[in-house]
Amino acid sequence: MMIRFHKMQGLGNDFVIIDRRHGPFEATLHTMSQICDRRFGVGCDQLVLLDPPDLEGADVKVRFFNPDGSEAGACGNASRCVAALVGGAPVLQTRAGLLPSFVTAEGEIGVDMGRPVLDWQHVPLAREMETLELPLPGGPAACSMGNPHATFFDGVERAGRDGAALERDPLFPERANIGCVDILSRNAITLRVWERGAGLTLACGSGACAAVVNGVRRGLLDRQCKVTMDGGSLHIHWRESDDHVLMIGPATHVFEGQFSV
Ligand SMILES: N[C@@H](CCC[C@H](N)C(=O)O)C(=O)O
Repeated sequence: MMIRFHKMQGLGNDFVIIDRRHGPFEATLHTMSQICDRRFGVGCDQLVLLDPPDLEGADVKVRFFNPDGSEAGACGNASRCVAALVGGAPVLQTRAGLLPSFVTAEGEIGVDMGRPVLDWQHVPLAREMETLELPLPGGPAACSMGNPHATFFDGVERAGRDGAALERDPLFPERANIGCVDILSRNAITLRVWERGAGLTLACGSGACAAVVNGVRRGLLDRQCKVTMDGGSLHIHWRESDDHVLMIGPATHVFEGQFSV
């Protein structure tokens, strides 16, 4: 059986997207990991499955899988790619809730990533604590954008150096995405993210949202901030009126193809 897929990328964070609204695709965790593999498969940072929605108000149901087979509740860059692929500014049904998308006058894609979650139980963390400064070297702040993030503000180099160990620190019962920031001004940062289940990527959309939320909570950043990662930049706005985080950036269709199962 041949399975059709789309290869897309947002800031070099790349995805294989399979639209199950057009035909069945049942995959084991092993098959999904193989599709993500850059030598034995198509190659991507996340595999994305699209299904018919089952919630009122949603246009498409989206699920995100890391190369290690784990499922993520949110993926910002893939959300923009799905919005561009489906077209017409769809509302995405994700495990993080309904995420409306929009197109800017400049042709970039925006996604309303919803409200950040700031309490320790729902990040989640292993025990009761203040999420503004965790008891780890570097004292990161934590939040959930539908997936768990810890943000360090002492430089991007930490991501490659300590990311693998920090992802699995016992403080994070569901592991965590590790974002490492250099602050350039109150409206501009550089960010590198060690992604849970994927390792270092060129960009992480939910990580950019988390970095701005945590930077604002620390009093370091304004609510509108340009986040530059190795693959390019996103504009993040943590809107005061309703607490929602808006993420704006590019989404590119690279190619489509098919593989056999
Ligand atoms: N690339 C993503 C995040 C993907 C999921 C993450 N690795 C997790 O397991 O939570 C993004 O752009 O947000």
